[in-house]
Amino acid sequence: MDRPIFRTEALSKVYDTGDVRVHALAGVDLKLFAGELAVLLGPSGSGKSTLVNILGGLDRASSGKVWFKDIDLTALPERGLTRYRRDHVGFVFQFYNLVPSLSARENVQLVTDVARDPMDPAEALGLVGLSDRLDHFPAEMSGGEQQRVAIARAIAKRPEVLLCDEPTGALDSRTGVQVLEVLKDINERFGTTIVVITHNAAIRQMAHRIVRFQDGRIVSVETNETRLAPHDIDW
Ligand SMILES: Nc1ncnc2c1ncn2[C@@H]1O[C@H](COP(=O)(O)OP(=O)(O)OP(=O)(O)O)[C@@H](O)[C@H]1O
Repeated sequence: MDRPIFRTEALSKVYDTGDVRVHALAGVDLKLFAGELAVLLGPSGSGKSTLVNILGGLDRASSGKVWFKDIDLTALPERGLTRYRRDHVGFVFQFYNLVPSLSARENVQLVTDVARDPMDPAEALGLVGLSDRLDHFPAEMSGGEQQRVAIARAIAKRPEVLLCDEPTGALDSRTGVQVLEVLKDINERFGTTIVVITHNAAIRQMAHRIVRFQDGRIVSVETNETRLAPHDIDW
C-alpha cells in the first residue's frame, strides 16, 4: 500500500461570497495510497468535504495541484473531469440520494447502464447483503438498507476510489456498523481505496490512516498500528 492514488500539492480553495472570502482549503499537501481506507476527521467547516469534492472531480481547486495517479485533475477540461468521475470514482453521501420511484435494482441500474465494465446490479446488491431486497423501493427500506443500496450503486461500476461523506451520519449505531462492515469488505475484497469523512471519531479505529483537518489545513496524519472491525468499535 505504498502507491499513491491521489497526491495534492498546496491545494487551496477560496469561496468568494461577496464581502467574505472563505479559505475552505489553505494549502493541503496529502498523499492517499491505493488500497487504503482513510478516515478524515475535523471540526465542522474545516475543509473535509471541500477536499473530497475536489478529489472526486465534483469541484475545482482555486490553486495548487491534485493528481489521480498520473492524471493532473487541475488541468483537465470539464469533459475530462466528467469522464474521470464516471470511470474511476464512486460517491456515498449522508442522505442516500436514491430515486424514490425506482426499486433498489433500478437505482443501481441507473449507473450500470452507462458504465464501461459494470457488475450486474443484483451482484452489487448481493455484495452489500441486499439480495432479498432487489425489488424494494427506498420507502420500503430502513436507512441502513438505503445506504447499502447507495453503496451498491457506487461500487457497481467497479471504481478504484470510493469517497464517502458522512456515510453513517443519519444512521443509528447498529445500522451504522453494518454500513461500515460493507465498506471494510469492499476495501478488502476489491482493494478499492476508500475515504470516509466522519464526525464520529470512534470510526477512526477501523482506518489504515487518520487525517485530521483544522481551518482548511491538515494538522496530523496518523497510522493505526492495530485496526478494529466495525462491530468492535465502541460508539
Ligand atoms: N459553496 C460554498 N460557498 C461558500 N462557502 C463554502 C461553500 N462550500 C463550503 N464553504 C465553506 O468552506 C469551509 C469548509 O467547508 P467544508 O464543507 O469543506 O467543511 P467540512 O469540514 O466538510 O464541514 P462539515 O464537517 O460541517 O461538513 C466552510 O467555512 C464552509 O462554510
